[in-house]
Amino acid sequence: MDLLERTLAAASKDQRTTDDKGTLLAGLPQGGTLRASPPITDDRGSLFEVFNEVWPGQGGNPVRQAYVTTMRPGVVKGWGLHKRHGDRYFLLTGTIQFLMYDVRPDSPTLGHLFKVTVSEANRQFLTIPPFVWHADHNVGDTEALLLSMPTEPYDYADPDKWRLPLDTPLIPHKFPGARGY
Ligand SMILES: Cc1cn([C@H]2C[C@H](O)[C@@H](COP(=O)(O)OP(=O)(O)O[C@H]3O[C@@H](C)C(=O)[C@@H](O)[C@H]3O)O2)c(=O)[nH]c1=O
Repeated sequence: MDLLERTLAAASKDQRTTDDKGTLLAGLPQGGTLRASPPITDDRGSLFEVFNEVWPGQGGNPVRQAYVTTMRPGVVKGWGLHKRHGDRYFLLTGTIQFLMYDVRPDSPTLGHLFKVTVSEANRQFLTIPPFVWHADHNVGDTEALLLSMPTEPYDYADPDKWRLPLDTPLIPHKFPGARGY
């Protein structure tokens, strides 16, 4: 076998990752949604749609609370899981890789790990269903600002949040050198 055949035999072939409109075809946990929010630009500036309850998968879940979280470069927030609410994220600035690990016994994507990277150059609206472990990793070199609009308002007395350490052996992903919790 010559060098070409030997190297190709060891190579992996890229699979399709976007549709012909450039929309990410990133896999998602069942029930998650990802919607591109391209800039609507005119001579005055741009407009980015953040949320509209008529979008697919949003029916009946109006925004009842919104907050912004920031992540310094290299920081990871997570692993987090919510039982009573889903997360709805819109990236404002920076570059974040969202990791999701589905542990729902009846889900067709049970045991699957998903990674979706979003940046200011390609803003997306992402929804993560309850009972899906997730972590937000700032893979950029600037502070990231993330707008969150959970499907339920924050319960100060009984936060709907469970945590696993970033180095848990229970989730097949490592964050070498990352800081956070
Ligand atoms: C979400 C939230 C938190 N807090 C408080 C709780 C805590 O003292 C501080 C930081 O909260 P958190 O540690 O939950 O913030 P943070 O680690 O940024 O949490 C985020 O992480 C990612 C992975 C997620 O899953 C998100 O849902 C969100 O929980 O802010 C509020 O006062 N109001 C709120 O609405």
